[in-house]
Amino acid sequence: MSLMEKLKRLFGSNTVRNNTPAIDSDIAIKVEHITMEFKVSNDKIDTLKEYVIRTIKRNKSESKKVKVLDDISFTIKRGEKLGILGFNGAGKSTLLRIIAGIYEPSDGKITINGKIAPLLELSAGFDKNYSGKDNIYLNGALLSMSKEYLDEKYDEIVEYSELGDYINFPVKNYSKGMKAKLGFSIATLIDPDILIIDEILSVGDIKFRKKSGEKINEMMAEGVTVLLVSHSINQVRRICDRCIWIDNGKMIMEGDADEVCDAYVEDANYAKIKKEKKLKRKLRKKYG
Ligand SMILES: Nc1ncnc2c1ncn2[C@@H]1O[C@H](COP(=O)(O)OP(=O)(O)OP(=O)(O)O)[C@@H](O)[C@H]1O
Repeated sequence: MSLMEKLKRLFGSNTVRNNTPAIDSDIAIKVEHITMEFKVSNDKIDTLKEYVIRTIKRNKSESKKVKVLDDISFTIKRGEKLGILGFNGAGKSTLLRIIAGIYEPSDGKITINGKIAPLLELSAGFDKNYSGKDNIYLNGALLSMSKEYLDEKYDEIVEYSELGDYINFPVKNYSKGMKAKLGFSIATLIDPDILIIDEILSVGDIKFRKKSGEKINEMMAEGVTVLLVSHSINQVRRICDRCIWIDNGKMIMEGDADEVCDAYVEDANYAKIKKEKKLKRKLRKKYG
């Protein structure tokens, strides 16, 4: 998807983004009846030859819709730290991407009060043909920042990113680490009210990793709202006040972080025992 398409979708979507939230509003994010369907192809193309033949013959591949999020609703208060738990493929990252504005939901509404720092795909919003400088403005616009605000923050972002003169070079000449450093600097130096984290990141080299980790801890201590997806239950218990648990796109539990973590761990252990028993039965059947 091109940057223009992303911008168009961001500004014309059913997501309400209030960068300067009403002082009396204690709600940071309100997610109402979010549903997400993806179109997936039914076709199985095994070889490059098959792919080329299909493309030449312009054979239309069959596709079906798959629902990966089903009627998800929850609210996060300002300053609250909410964890999202769920097994692989449950729909956690899709939900974060919808909240961050990367995906448009098939149905439902999202209201966001405050500036968001989506620490997801840090260079996803970049246009590789433009310079780092231009991308600060493009990425800032994607995060709903005004040009005046970005003018104010520009020097600080460049300094934090440690890119030096590279900031004037096209992003296509950057290494993966350099892109991540720039993405992290833009997302966090706009003084975000809300941090969206899909697994705690390790950005750039060891020096920058330490610096970015400290920056996240500092923002958390200052009371920023956090939405965290992590497979580390200890991390979720340590950081989050509340949790939601998503299974197969449906929300199955919401509550105090420790309570939801306990139930989730118990379910994971139960699923593991069940799987082991099934395997033992299969082996017994086969080998007696
Ligand atoms: N762009 C896409 N097109 C089609 N299907 C998708 C797309 N993105 C995600 N999915 C599907 O949606 C489902 C949920 O994926 P998602 O990445 O949100 O899960 P997750 O809970 O974050 O998993 P994990 O813990 O493994 O990261 C999966 O079945 C995945 O295959």
